[in-house]
Amino acid sequence: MKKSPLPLQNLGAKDKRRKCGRDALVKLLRWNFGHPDFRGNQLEAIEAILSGRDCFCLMPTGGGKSMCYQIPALAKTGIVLVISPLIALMENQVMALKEKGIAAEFLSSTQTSQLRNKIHEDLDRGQPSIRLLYVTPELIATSGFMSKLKKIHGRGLLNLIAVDEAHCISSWGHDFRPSYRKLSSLRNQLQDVPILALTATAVPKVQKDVIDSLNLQNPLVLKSSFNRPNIYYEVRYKDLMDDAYADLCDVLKSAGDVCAIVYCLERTTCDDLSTHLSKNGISCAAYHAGLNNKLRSSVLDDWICSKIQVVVATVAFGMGIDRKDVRIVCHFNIPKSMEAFYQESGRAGRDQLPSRSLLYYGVDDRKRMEFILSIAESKKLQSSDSEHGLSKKSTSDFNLMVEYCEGFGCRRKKILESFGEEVSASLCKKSCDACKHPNLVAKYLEELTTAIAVRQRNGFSKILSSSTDAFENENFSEFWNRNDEASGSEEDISDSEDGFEVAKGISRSKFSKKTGINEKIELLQRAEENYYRNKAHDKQANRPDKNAISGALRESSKQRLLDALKHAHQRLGDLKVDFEASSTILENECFKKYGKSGKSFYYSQVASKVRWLSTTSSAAEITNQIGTGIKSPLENITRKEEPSPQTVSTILHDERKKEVNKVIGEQHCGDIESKTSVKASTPQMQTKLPAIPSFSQFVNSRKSKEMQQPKASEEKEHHHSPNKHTKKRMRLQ
Ligand SMILES: Nc1ncnc2c1ncn2[C@@H]1O[C@H](COP(=O)(O)OP(=O)(O)OP(=O)(O)O)[C@@H](O)[C@H]1O
Ligand SMILES: [Mg+2]
Repeated sequence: MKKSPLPLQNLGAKDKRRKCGRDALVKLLRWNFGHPDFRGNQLEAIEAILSGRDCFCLMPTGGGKSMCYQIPALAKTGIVLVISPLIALMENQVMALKEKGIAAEFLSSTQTSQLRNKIHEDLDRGQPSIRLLYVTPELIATSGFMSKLKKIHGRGLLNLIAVDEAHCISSWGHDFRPSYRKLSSLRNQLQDVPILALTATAVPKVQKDVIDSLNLQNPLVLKSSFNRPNIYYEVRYKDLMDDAYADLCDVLKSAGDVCAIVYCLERTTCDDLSTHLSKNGISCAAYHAGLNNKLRSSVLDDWICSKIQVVVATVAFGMGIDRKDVRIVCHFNIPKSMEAFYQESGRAGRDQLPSRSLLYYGVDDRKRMEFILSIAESKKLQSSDSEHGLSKKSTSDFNLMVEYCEGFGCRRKKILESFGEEVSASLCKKSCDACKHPNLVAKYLEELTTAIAVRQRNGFSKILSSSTDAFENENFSEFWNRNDEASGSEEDISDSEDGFEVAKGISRSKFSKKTGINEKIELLQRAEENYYRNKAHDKQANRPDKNAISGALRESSKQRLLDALKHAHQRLGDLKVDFEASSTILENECFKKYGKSGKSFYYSQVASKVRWLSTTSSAAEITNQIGTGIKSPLENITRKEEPSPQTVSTILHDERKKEVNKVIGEQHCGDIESKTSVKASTPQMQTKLPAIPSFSQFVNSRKSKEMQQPKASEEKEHHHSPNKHTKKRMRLQ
């Protein structure tokens, strides 16, 4: 056990109001925790608490909230009381503090009565040795423990009450714990003890609820950005792939021996997927509440000690997971809300090193979740929870998640904006798939739209019936239990399902695997490169069946064009065309030109027409185009030869970029492209744009440019270099 060479602050009772300055606090941090300085709002929170003020502290997952109460515990004689929702979390933190030589204890029914008595004896002493006492909300609600707290307070020894994971008090939160509601009485019972509420839940409604429920008095409200810059966000579309299991397997394999969590909705999926991955040489195991404690415990131990690298789990693998070097968090099924997604994906990269969130989105999954939520809503409506608004929120929460997957635009922005954070356009720095590969993602979304249309026509009865079965089989018990916790014994908390063994294993963790991290990150990045390279190969392979344009696809394209025409009519007012006939004409045009080239080019052309209809500001332009041979404005550009199957927007993109900058593969190609597509629909732009090269000219010109690049610069280029992007884009074309 490491002993701190710097004694803990031991101010006498008279000195208690003496200010502990910044330097002294930094020293405490360095000596006891080895961190060079405070992070984010930590110092402000600590100073507020030490001055006796209530504080509400909102920091992202892994932001360092614990320090906000751990340092005050070292800065003043007396006790800091920490309320935590899970025995697992308490046990984990106490163990870590003890290892640092800091006197911390927790009280729970899992301890022997002998140990509990010893702790109580210490608390009764004139000068208790305990600095941090962790307890459950249930224990706080017992009259016996409250009177003990009052006594400690009466002796001037209760310095702070820290409510960790404070969002659990709010029924608007994703982890509502009825027992947390009992904390509302703290303010009245222990009036002048500062209360610190800590959470990583960014939903404004939850924040307000926490402050109100805990009755915080003029609290200092500290909010950090929820951006996790070290996490790369990506969505892959199950409906567009042959085999999502195989795809995930490839991702994990090519990432190397990295630590990962794969979240699934159902226990059976965990088992199946885990078996599949294991068969393919990935060291992994399933973890869910359907397994017995012993098995779960051993899975966790193995994961913590890196005996296995991947855990395929339900949400039972939740709060209390404190492994810092998780490089990939994959959601194999869409989560129920953005909040849940943020928390779960946030378990990646707690060491601040580059990590990845990968979500596999499927229309079936979406329908299944919608079905589950509708059942949950009707359940809640019948119960008293409806008064907390639970019934109304789940669907709208889920819609945000659907928009994250199905909508255009930066994923990071979507996450942060869903929490009410204002996001600047430059924030993402191409660290999500939509910003890094805008064309490809746009193409996938086009394809997805079609897939959804086809699914809608075919109905979803299979999905719904399988969901009902699973529901009846309690396949989702973790999912339901998050909100339906029934309190157990007075001082226990019902986390035995998902947390206890988890943190027990973690607290025994020896994962100081610092070596090889760079290699692992490199592997991750290479894996991503490979993914896009493989996509390009798939494309080259041009399998006829996959690339064929079916009647259903043509129908759905017509429908899209029809909708776009109707919207244009609504927007512009006087669109004098026959919508049905016009959509048929427009679709025919796309098919005639690009039908033989394959689905992708056809899609792109339909998409480009839809974009044009949605952005043009002139009804006359549409009427003219439809009336005069149906050439979209993009095609009116003067050219010397027939357009290649290459998408027009991509060619324009390239030409436009040439004008802006002679370097291919600029950082902001996404921005340029979107501006180009919109501007290109105006007559002024049409005349200014240069002739469009053929596809082969286009590729060859790029190749020759690439050849001209000096070797040294090639060597210099590493991850995320613009030239690398260019190469990737070329492969895709
Ligand atoms: N000032 C600091 N400098 C460097 N590392 C820090 C600092 N403060 C905390 N950390 C480290 O950050 C990691 C996360 O801290 P902590 O567990 O307190 O985060 P948290 O905000 O409580 O996250 P969660 O929401 O997951 O509970 C820990 O490893 C901790 O040691
Ligand atoms: Mg924490």
